[in-house]
Amino acid sequence: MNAVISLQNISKSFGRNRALIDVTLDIPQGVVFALLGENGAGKTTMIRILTGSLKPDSGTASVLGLSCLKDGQAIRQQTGYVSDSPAMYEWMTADEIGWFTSAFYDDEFPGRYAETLMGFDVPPGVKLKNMSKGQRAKVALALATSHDPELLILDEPTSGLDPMVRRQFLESMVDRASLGRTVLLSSHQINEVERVADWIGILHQGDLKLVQPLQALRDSTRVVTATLEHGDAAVLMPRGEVLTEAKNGRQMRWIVRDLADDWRSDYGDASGVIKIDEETPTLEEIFVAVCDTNAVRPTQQREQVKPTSGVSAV
Ligand SMILES: Nc1ncnc2c1ncn2[C@@H]1O[C@H](COP(=O)(O)OP(=O)(O)OP(=O)(O)O)[C@@H](O)[C@H]1O
Repeated sequence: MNAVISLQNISKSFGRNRALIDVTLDIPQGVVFALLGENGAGKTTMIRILTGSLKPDSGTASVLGLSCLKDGQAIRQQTGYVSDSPAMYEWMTADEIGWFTSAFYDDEFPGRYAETLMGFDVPPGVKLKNMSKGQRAKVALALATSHDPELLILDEPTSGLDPMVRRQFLESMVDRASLGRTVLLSSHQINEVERVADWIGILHQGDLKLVQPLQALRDSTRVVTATLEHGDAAVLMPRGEVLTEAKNGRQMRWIVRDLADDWRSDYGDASGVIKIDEETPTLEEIFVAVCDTNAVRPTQQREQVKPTSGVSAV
């Protein structure tokens, strides 16, 4: 795999707070990679390490083959980056800041910038301090993309944008990836991300719990629901990696990764189950299951499959 971003055993703490714990990750070229995580999961910390603005406690990180520690300047030149709170010269107009920024890039920057601003419907002559939050976000995005970077890193890129522009913007990320460019975006907007991401990474309390192409994640994760004969019937868990289990009256519901092919054979006439179904979960359901601290752990599973044991509700 040709990795555009590579993290090897990265850890970072702030005092006693472990923001990233032994994170290893390779992101291939030409994909939209969505980094998902709850508030405080470590997304911004990871992005700051990638852009060379924060030093990890241990581990190595590279971007486009350059060391994040030593080559921060070169990385910033070859990537586009929008932070979750972009700092810009407030007294400049959108036009002026574009002109100022173009000095750092190639001759095509001004044309691309003007085109992007026009596409976003941003008034070029208005000072940034007099713009709405959404207009400022659009200027920051235009500045980050107009040198057509190999890699675009976006921390919560669509916050502050209205739904139409969010859609337009996310679709343009797919276009970038189809041209071989790579996009890393962190987001809370799981439903939006699901439409555009090729790869998903889920951070939970500094721990990178899951990294997978979205389609493979969908194919390997199932929701299994079982209707029981009566509410206190003991029932086997589906064979596979059970992420969560929930009980509601006579209905059991599990989210399971790598469900065994012949799992239905466990639910014959004497199983206490009168109906069983399987469906594909949404990305949001998978996210909640992976980040659910009450989730059933795989080591518990075989102990709990004994028909004599009850099943606890989550
Ligand atoms: N400069 C800092 N000093 C002290 N603690 C920090 C610092 N930066 C981050 N942290 C802590 O590290 C943890 C991870 O923070 P981070 O900003 O990376 O999370 P995040 O996933 O980006 O969250 P959010 O979605 O809320 O922006 C949090 O507990 C945060 O309080």
